[in-house]
Amino acid sequence: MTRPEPVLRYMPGFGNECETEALPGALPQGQNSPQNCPYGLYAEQVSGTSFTAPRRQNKRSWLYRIRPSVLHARRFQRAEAPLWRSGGSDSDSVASAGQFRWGAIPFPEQKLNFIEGVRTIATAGEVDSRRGLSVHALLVTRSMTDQYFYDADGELLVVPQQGGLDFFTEFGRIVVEPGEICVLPRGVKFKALLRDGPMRGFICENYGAPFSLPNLGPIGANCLASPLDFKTPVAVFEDIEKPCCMFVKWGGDFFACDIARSPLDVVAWRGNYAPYKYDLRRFCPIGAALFDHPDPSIFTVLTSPSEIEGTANVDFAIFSDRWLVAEHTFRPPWYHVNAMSEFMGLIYGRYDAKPQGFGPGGMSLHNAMIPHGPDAAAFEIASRTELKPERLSDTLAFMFESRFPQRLTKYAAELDTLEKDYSDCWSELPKRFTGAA
Ligand SMILES: O=C(O)Cc1cc(O)ccc1O
Ligand SMILES: [Fe+2]
Repeated sequence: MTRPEPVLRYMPGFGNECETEALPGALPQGQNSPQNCPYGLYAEQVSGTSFTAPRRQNKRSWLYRIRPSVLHARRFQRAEAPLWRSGGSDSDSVASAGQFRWGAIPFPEQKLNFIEGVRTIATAGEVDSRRGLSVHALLVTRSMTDQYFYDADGELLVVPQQGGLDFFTEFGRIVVEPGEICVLPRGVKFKALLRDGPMRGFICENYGAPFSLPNLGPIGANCLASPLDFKTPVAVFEDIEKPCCMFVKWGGDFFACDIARSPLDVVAWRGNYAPYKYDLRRFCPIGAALFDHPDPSIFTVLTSPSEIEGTANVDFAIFSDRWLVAEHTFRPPWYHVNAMSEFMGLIYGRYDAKPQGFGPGGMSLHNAMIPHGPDAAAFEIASRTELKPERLSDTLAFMFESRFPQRLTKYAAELDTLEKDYSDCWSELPKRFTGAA
């Protein structure tokens, strides 16, 4: 089933103050909250940060809508999303110390919409204290129809691996395909529609500070992700009066309420709190120009900082096409023990530390202070290969790296695609010591 292509327009730039109207003159001029808004719209502010957050972090938008949100979310009943777990409230967490790897999760027979399709793999930190994240696999096999959702606990960084999604949000429409990502801020209402066929992907549900662009330090003013490559949708609205259902995730629990209309009724908006997308192939990597393998922080696309300088609540990094040119160097990642936890997923191609066992749709978790590195086969090849310039092509892996340990869910621990003998990928590393005993 191929959906007609929506008219998609985006505004360029990261974190900009934007303004957009689906009907001419819908934005009030010169003030946010006039006595009467154009077209009889209601004015509503959505705050992504506290009112008094410092100006450089302060996020809020003004929405001009057919009805205020209070009619779209009230009289809540408890609802279920049994495989969607949250940090601090997942009582099922299982032993998480170790190296873990899973193959791609096959599409199930059941029809799953976006909410039903979230399967939490790991949780970290704690949802109510706004620290940490959870990592979800996502399998969507049907569109949301007359169903809407918002996540009051965290922003959603969506990473498609197979198939795309069309997010119809309060702020407009965002289509994402494999190779792209989108971020749906905390509290933004949306429905997720399938594009052509089922969609598989990953989500980082970030409970901490909203994602921002990393500082570039001595790299200078350019490279990595360029702010202008981030795209925010223009206003599009539904004016649909019929029974619908609103789902809300709040404090790790799920709630639902019946509503008499679509909540995607924002005719115009302005501000700096809005969803956005980014094509990961626009990322401009920096790398070793002479020797040695730099830390993977050079590949950070977005960072959610914590209160400790340089110690992210979560960093989103990618391993994409690039040249390897380092001389007299072991070029894949080194063996390492990281204070931070590392969840990885493969979108397409091969990953140089695990060229065989880590396939597209696969995921791995190397937890905080748990040693890992190239598998025995990768070590063997990289130790004797001729060091001519080599292009890593048609490859895209990503990492959610957090200061918090990531705790496996029971679902992840019992997944059929969990590789029980993953840590044997290092068993064949030989003793190479040449010193005398
Ligand atoms: O473990 C991994 O594969 C991710 C990773 C890549 C890299 O180039 C350096 C360190 C690191 O953790
Ligand atoms: Fe690592």
